[in-house]
Amino acid sequence: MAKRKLSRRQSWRIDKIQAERTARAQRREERTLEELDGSDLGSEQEGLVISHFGVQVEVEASSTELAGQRLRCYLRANLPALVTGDKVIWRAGNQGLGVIVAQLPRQSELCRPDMQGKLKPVAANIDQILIVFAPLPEPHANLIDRYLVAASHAGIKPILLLNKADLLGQDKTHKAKKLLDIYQKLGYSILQVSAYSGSGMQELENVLKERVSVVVGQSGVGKSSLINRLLPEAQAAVGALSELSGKGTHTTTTARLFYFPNGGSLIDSPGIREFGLAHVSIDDIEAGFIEFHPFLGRCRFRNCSHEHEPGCALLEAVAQGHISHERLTSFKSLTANLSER
Ligand SMILES: Nc1nc2c(ncn2[C@@H]2O[C@H](COP(=O)(O)OP(=O)(O)OP(=O)(O)O)[C@@H](O)[C@H]2O)c(=O)[nH]1
Ligand SMILES: [Zn+2]
Repeated sequence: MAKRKLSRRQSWRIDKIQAERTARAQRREERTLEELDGSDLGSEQEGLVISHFGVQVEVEASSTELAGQRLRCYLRANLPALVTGDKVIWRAGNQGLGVIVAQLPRQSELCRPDMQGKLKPVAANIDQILIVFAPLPEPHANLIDRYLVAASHAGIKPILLLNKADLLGQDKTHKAKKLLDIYQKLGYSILQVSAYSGSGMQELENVLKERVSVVVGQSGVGKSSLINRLLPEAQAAVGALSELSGKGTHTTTTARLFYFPNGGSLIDSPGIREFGLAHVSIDDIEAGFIEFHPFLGRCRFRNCSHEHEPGCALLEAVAQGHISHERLTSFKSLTANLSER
């Protein structure tokens, strides 16, 4: 869309109209909430936030009598912003609407920077992060390590998922094999699957059971293909959401929770698939490189660049085979990015 430059007066008017519109919407919400609160509310019960729409959220009842039933709920004013995956206490009101009266503590949260660069939670209570990579496009250890750092920072179990295993026999796939070997030795959970041939999908379904997962990974590794196979309904929904929000703003699209037919659930949104590319600190990076722990802080020079210095503990660890060359390169690149900021 071509952007016309607005005069100061015009943009002031637009701001004013928008502010009035927001205020009206807010008053409407408050009235509905008052009406709901004034009506006979049902008893308190637990629920799960499936998605959110501005100030309302879609909640699924967790109790056995109502299990699976979903309804739109309003939030009491004292509540913090809720995200998909949050567990809440709610009460049913009239007109098929409900009121959320409390947020239950979160086991974990995924955060992303908002438009102002402030970290904000986008999903809660996630059990595992599936980091998808593939022989092609050639995997970057750097990016995988970045996801691992983010997972470690969030305190969520990472699972490395090599998709397109059907390509492993071919040329140009030695990088993937090498990385498989490195991460296997480090003790990470690894699965090899093919969204095409279906190999390994049974094991994957078992890993997804009874857990809440998110899927992340570089573009082109087959995240959509995998999710499509596991969950046709989610793919359609996420696709529709990204189209609606348009290019460039898709990272702000809210997440949604989907159930896998064979058990477990997925929280997904275009923004979540890119999770991990947000800001991390040097401490987060160091914590995420598990095999580096015995060697960190052991270099002779405090400001060691781990390039050529005598007495560099990390270079020695590489020479002795405790740290792989790839991981050191990736560590240096992640920390270098950090100091450039
Ligand atoms: N050989 C092979 N190709 C696959 C497999 N899974 C997906 N692909 C192909 O890889 C390409 C990328 O797949 P997508 O599912 O779009 O990848 P994505 O990770 O969702 O990509 P983005 O939407 O860009 O993030 C497509 O051409 C798929 O057909 C697989 O198991 N084997
Ligand atoms: Zn060093």
